[in-house]
Amino acid sequence: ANSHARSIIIANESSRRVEVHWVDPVSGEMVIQSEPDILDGASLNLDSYVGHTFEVRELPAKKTGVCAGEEQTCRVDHFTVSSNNDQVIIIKDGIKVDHTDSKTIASNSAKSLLSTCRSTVQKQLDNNPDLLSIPTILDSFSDCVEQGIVNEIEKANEEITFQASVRTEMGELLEDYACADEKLNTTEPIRTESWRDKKVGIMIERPSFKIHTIENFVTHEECMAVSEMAEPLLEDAEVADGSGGGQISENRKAKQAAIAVDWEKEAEGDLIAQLSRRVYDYVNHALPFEIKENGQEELMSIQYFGRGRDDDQPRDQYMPHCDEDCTGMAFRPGTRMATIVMYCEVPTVGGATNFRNAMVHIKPTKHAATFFSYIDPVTMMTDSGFTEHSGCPVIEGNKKIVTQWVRLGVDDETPWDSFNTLGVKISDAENQ
Ligand SMILES: O=C(O)CCC(=O)C(=O)O
Ligand SMILES: [Fe+2]
Repeated sequence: ANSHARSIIIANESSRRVEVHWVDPVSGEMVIQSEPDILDGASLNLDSYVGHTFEVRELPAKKTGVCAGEEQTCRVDHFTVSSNNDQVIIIKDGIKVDHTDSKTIASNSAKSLLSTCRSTVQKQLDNNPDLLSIPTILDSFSDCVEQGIVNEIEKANEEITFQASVRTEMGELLEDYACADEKLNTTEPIRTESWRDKKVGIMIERPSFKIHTIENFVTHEECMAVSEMAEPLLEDAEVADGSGGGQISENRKAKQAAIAVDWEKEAEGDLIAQLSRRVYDYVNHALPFEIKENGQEELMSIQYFGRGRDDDQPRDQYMPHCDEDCTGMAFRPGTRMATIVMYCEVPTVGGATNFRNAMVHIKPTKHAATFFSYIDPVTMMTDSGFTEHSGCPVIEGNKKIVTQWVRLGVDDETPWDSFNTLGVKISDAENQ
């Protein structure tokens, strides 16, 4: 969705018939938006953009042929779409526009809470003018405000929990359709940027998670170098088994091979070291952690084979999962917090990377990468499920990717494999 798009509601409570025009900022020309006219008591939904200005015009009454303004003039007023959410325009008596939105609603509810508390305390004061000292007045005022804020936050959180459960249930239902829809293209980014002359699509950017696509991230030669090293090492991919280890599962049907980076050869231009360096450079571009390669997991070559539409065996795929916990809890040092998936070979049918809870669908393009992170660098809380993703079933053609799972809080002394697949230090787990 365009980040400047805003849906607004225009409600006519003016007791007069009105029309609404968009004012072209360049020519000043008016473009009618309300057809038919908006009668008193009716409303109009308008899909507009931040900064667009509209004119509301009173229309002459059908019977008298005149308007109700002074000397029968037809009154007008204007409004401009702001960047806030939930914008409602109420056309009041006298064709006066009353513009409310998420901010004014919040501010009005704060004002009403304060005035309720003020009169509560005022009543106490009226009843016992001698008993109340300034500290007790302050206390009862702040108790009242605290209770009011707690109620408001609880109400908002309850609503968020409800909305989130609807969203994740919708995501579950949509997963199979999103994967099976051969016409579904990559989601439009909210904006594009560039990084080292490569086009970056910002698909989503929130405090606790980001999803980016980067064109031409990996070269043909780098893919070949990874492929060559992977060939003799390929084995069935595993998933975490829930008790700290790994296991083969129908949830993840693919071959994989861990590719160690020989950092000694970086200076002489080793292709795999060069690729791995680019991975950490991008992570450090997107996140403020100054991640180093020391103690990180190896690159992972993952290969899915398409066996054609008619094959009746389970498809190669990676069912929806998070690469680390995605519960919204505090980040645990040494665990994963970002991933880069690089597409070396792309299938002709199937094999998209689908983020079902974030409404982000990525149809792989050869040599591109998908970056996603699942930590809030300010609060160090983890994503609460938006970065759950799948590698859709591969139907025709093969999909070869290189994945780097990036950890925070590892180094030469505490490398990635000093943690089990529950993110618990193995030395700690053994002592419990
Ligand atoms: O195959 C894909 O598109 C996703 C791969 C994935 O989820 C991973 O490597 O963690
Ligand atoms: Fe993954």
